[in-house]
Amino acid sequence: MTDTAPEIHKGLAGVVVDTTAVSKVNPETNSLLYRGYPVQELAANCSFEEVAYLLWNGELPDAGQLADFQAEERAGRALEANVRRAVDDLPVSAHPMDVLRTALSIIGANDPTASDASPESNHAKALHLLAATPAIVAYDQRRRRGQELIEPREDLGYSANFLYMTFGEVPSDVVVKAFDVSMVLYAEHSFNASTFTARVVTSTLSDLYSAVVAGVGALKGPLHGGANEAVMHVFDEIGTASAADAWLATALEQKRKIMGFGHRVYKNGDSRVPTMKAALDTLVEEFEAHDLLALYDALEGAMAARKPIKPNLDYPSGPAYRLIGFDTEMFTPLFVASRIVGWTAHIVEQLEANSLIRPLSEYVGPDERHVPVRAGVSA
Ligand SMILES: CC(=O)SCCNC(=O)CCNC(=O)[C@H](O)C(C)(C)COP(=O)(O)OP(=O)(O)OC[C@H]1O[C@@H](n2cnc3c(N)ncnc32)[C@H](O)[C@@H]1OP(=O)(O)O
Ligand SMILES: O=C([O-])CC(=O)C(=O)O
Repeated sequence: MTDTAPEIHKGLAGVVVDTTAVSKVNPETNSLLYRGYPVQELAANCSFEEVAYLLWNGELPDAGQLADFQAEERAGRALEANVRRAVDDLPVSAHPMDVLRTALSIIGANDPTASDASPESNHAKALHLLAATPAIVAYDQRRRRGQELIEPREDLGYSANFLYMTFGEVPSDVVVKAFDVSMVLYAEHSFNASTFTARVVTSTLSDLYSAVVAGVGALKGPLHGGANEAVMHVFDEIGTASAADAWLATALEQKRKIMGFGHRVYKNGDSRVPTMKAALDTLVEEFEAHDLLALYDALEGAMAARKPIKPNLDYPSGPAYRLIGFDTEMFTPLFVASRIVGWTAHIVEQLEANSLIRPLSEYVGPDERHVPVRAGVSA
């Protein structure tokens, strides 16, 4: 037999598996468009709610559409009773991504329309998940600190309410804006690992909740969304700016991956970093956190001197979330709260032109063999 070995695309690197109209990541121009709009313009001029509407509907909302959308989002913010009980049953030592994955699964099980895959029903489910996720994350943060649940406020926008439910007060406009910018930047990024996971699950005609919960699992890993948490562990390990270069030399010698650096698609820097770094700078000023910024700059500079690998969005987001006041373990759930928008936009798109996602593999195990007759072993 003269089989020619198929070309293997490890990690699907460079493989175009489908079309999408949701976003365009362009590493050549170092740009990211959501439905055609540059993400920097959206971050500067639009709220996270407007961006969610855009990603789901293809167009920015007019005033009336935005008011209806906000009213629905605000009405869905409370924690469902059995979701709260389930969270209470979990140890406070549970990783917040595990808590969130469990809670989202219960929301799916509560929904009698879970298997209705019409675009209208899926849009309603997506909006419910967008509205409900902050309550889960905020409550988990509070219970880790031995604090009571805070009910949502309908007079606040998404980000202000999220921070209010977490910290018990609405922070300054600078903090709310920096958080909102992070939500806008994290919302969508084409066929990243978690979005692709959600599309794979959707392609079997499973339901939206199953696809979202699978997305949470994929996002948790430190090579993907888990990196924003991992960046902060690295900062804590290094300690001060003056220690950054020596720390990095040792880490690279040990062949460690430096969290918050590198990207599968962008090789000349992540399009979102300048916008998030500017938001981080406003927080550094607000909290006079100049030591943190010095460490940030020192590690970035040390990396640039040793390897041509640039920071990704998780690098400025991690320190930003620390300054806002979240525990490090809460950072990736914040990414989920935002990326639910992108996942669900892709779930709807996948269903519009579905084809079961089922690639091939090249078998490299033993040749065919047969079970020997073994004395004393009967079928
Ligand atoms: C929002 C997001 O999800 S963005 C990604 C967040 N993830 C991280 O920050 C984790 C750290 N980064 C990484 O592990 C990688 O850069 C990834 C997984 C993001 C991308 O990886 P890939 O596209 O597969 O690149 P790959 O792993 O092939 O790297 C190419 C080379 O750069 C090196 N490299 C890439 N990223 C890093 C890094 N963060 N630290 C050290 N070396 C790195 C690799 O070791 C490899 O070197 P080699 O050719 O000498 O073996
Ligand atoms: O695109 C990727 O591979 C990872 C990423 O930056 C994201 O999901 O935001």
